[in-house]
Amino acid sequence: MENEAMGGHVMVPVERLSLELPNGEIVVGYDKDVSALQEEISALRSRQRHLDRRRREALDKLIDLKGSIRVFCRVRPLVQTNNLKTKSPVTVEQEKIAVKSVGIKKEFSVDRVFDQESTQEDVFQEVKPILRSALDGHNVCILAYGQTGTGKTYTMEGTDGKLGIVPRAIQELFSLASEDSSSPYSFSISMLEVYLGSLRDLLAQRQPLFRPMECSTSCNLSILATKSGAVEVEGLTDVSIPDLKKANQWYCRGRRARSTSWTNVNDASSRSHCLTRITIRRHGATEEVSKLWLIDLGGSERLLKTGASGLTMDEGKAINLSLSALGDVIAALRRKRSHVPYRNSKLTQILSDSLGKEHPLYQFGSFSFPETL
Ligand SMILES: Nc1ncnc2c1ncn2[C@@H]1O[C@H](COP(=O)(O)OP(=O)(O)OP(=O)(O)O)[C@@H](O)[C@H]1O
Repeated sequence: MENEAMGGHVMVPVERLSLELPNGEIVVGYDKDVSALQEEISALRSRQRHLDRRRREALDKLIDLKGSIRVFCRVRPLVQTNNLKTKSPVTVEQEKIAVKSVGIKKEFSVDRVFDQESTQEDVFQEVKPILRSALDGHNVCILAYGQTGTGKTYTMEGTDGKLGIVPRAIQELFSLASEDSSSPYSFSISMLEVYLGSLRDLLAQRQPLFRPMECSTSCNLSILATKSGAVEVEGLTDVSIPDLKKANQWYCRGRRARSTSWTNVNDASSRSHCLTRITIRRHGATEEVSKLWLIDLGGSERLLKTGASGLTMDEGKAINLSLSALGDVIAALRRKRSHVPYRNSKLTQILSDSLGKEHPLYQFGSFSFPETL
């Protein structure tokens, strides 16, 4: 039976309710059953709306209680280039991590520590609730930061067969949206790179050349703020993603366009901040738009350690400057300062409508030892 949903009521064309008996007689007599069904459907719809509202309120309360900023730490396992004989100086508890070596001990308290055995799935389970928040209309950020080579890209992008947060989050959004019959959603994707203080569109049809001095269009995009306070990057490609397959195709294309180069500590080091933005449109009586930012920050490195020189050194300096601006913004938000210095870097300007009291932020800090000491 084909139903047409209109404002919470289900319209059933009456002619479809007639039944032709084998003797040719036409019976039209289901009106009563249908109207009972219609009432039931409308009661269920209203119950679903009520539960939806309650769920949103509960999630908002949780954000209020726990704070909108949550910090996680992931410890990267030793990789082949490390001295495998080194005894691990890391002691991990659920919400605490201590790093000890040559008489120095540092302790960090976080919302949760993921030890070296943690899987991509373990990490993703922690992220799931925030995706519901994004679908509910909040602008949300998930970002990974840490020193070069400590596993930021692994955590965000992952590898084939060990998918990271971004591909899993995209998949989860489609799955949550398909389960939610109260309102239809549509998604679009943009990807950009903050490279040497310029913005580069990673999904542009014609990719600008690799180095900034050779950049033409799609490089050095400007950031605009609308009257309502929303932030937009002028001319940034935003492609509609009707299904998961298309979403993954565009995401892979953006990843390929990222700037990477070799450093002493990572042979495919990301030399920029890579921002993936999923715009979520919830189509109802009024259209609600929210943004999910998934960010793989460039390595917070000690320039000498990475063996950087020339352009690679400039890239490192630019990364450090904008990370320090981001750190200042997050510190001001944590301390509930009246002035938040969003304007000090392109990275913080872009995120200024998505970092704040009512916008959940999940930070994944990663490190490997002994670099941390
Ligand atoms: N949890 C992990 N399990 C297994 N391998 C990991 C893990 N984290 C990182 N690695 C591996 O360590 C290497 C460096 O990781 P990755 O490139 O993600 O570091 P990064 O922090 O993004 O570095 P950069 O800032 O230079 O881009 C990669 O080969 C990656 O596959």
